[in-house]
Amino acid sequence: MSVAPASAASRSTAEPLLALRAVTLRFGGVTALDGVDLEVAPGELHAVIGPNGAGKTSIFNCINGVYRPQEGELRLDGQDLRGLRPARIARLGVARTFQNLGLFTALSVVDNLMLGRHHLMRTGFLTGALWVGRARREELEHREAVERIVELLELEAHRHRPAGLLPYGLQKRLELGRALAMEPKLLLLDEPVAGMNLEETEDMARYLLEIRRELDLAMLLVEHEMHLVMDLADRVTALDFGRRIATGTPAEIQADPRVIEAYLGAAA
Ligand SMILES: Nc1ncnc2c1ncn2[C@@H]1O[C@H](COP(=O)(O)OP(=O)(O)OP(=O)(O)O)[C@@H](O)[C@H]1O
Repeated sequence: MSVAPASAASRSTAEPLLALRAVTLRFGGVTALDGVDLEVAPGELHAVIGPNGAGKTSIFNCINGVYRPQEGELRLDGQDLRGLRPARIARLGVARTFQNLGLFTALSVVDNLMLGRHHLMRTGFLTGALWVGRARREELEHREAVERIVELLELEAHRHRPAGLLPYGLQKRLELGRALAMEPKLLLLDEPVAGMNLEETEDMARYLLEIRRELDLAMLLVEHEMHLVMDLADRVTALDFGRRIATGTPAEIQADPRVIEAYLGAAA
């Protein structure tokens, strides 16, 4: 893959959209996150890497309110996220994709995308909204927004197919679309290419770049596939045993001795 990241320098100077300061999360005797700092600038694609158990998924779960860290600060656009419920944090503009797919397999591609917009709807979807006035206008607006995602992710030919019948790569793409349908400010991508073959991985990389070009959102990417991370990310944060060991451009991270020792070296 030869895809050029946007200027990391220009992105990293902006006020952070997401800021974690000294976040510590413990499960009994296990310290999953140990004083982690992390900043994501508006429009930045920031990757988090680290060996198994390093704390990557825990960071996601702290950001979206599923886990409550015992110490530290989490802010989105300056707003304190601590103590907020996951649904509230989603409404503030944080969407995520899952390592294991979270689709409604019996519903069509379009209906899965419509469900992604559920929290933006006033009149409700699948609740028998009356086809009059405002409800009808709102439904049409949501359908148009969904069609833009169908186009962006090239899902036109699959629009009416049940999600469960799509090949795996397309299901992952649809899941990305469902998260985009929420119109997030921050998209958390949990291993978007896990289990994909090379062609599907390259497709996903292309769509992530397209999303960054077309939509005004920041992305936090957890991924084991190092080529993807190094090709796409503006900046990378490396974790080991719940500690942040380095943050920098892909080139800086690849050259960092602590990262090589903790992760890249182990994979080589
Ligand atoms: N709900 C939980 N209860 C107890 N321990 C947990 C829980 N969630 C995570 N942990 C522990 O916290 C540490 C960090 O786990 P986490 O899943 O965040 O790592 P990870 O970097 O995402 O790993 P992987 O790459 O394998 O997904 C691990 O030691 C893990 O066992």
